[in-house]
Amino acid sequence: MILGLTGSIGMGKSTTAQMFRDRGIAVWDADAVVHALYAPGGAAIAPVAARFPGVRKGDTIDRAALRAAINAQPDTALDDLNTIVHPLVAADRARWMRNRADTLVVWDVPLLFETGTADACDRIAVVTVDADTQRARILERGTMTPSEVDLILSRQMPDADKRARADYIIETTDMETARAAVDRIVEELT
Ligand SMILES: CC(C)(COP(=O)(O)OP(=O)(O)OC[C@H]1O[C@@H](n2cnc3c(N)ncnc32)[C@H](O)[C@@H]1O)[C@@H](O)C(=O)NCCC(=O)NCCS
Ligand SMILES: Nc1ncnc2c1ncn2[C@@H]1O[C@H](COP(=O)(O)OP(=O)(O)OP(=O)(O)O)[C@@H](O)[C@H]1O
Repeated sequence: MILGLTGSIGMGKSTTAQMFRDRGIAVWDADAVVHALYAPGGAAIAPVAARFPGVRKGDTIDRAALRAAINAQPDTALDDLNTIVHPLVAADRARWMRNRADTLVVWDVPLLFETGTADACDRIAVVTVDADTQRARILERGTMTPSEVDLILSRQMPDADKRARADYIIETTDMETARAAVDRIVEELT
């Protein structure tokens, strides 16, 4: 059983994924794969640096520089980046799935619907919170400017559309509510 876990930026996806891990469920994490692809030895470094000159810092991709490059070319940059990165992410997922005997695994993927990955999942859980809380959480991290947040949001399926496609909705208003929802899902699927 593959449970796809998704949600728009800042909705609490990583925190919720950890709740599945705490219950012994294996989680494949797309954002973590991207981090590895940009770290020393990562397969995305050369092609990303070729498309975005100046974002390479030593043996790594500098995410702040990459964010700035994306914001400087809002119409084309993210599509080009997706074209480079998404096949590498999909290949990692296929490797991770090989020889797996778990009753339930979770795929933690921010762009689950946008990339078509949802089609390969048996069930889908969407994490959600109201838009004001979402924005406050993102800006609190201090890594993105409001205009960078707007650009990312414009490239994601709206939260309401995601919720409409979900088998489970996990409200991340507080930790207890989210934990209770995760408990119910794990109980039902294992
Ligand atoms: C845009 C980048 C530089 C921002 O890096 P940063 O460290 O600030 O944020 P982080 O990687 O933690 O992503 C935060 C959130 O932004 C959103 N997001 C990231 N990339 C994308 C994208 N290509 N399209 C839409 N939303 C995105 C997701 O909700 C994600 O959870 C980085 O996310 C990136 O290189 N993205 C391209 C690869 C990708 O599509 N990753 C998403 C998972 S496959
Ligand atoms: N259930 C919850 N209750 C209260 N706060 C939460 C909950 N889940 C997440 N948060 C808070 O919301 C913020 C964003 O959470 P998290 O990093 O898990 O989101 P995310 O969706 O993975 O973000 P991104 O898409 O940007 O990677 C964090 O500050 C986190 O502490």
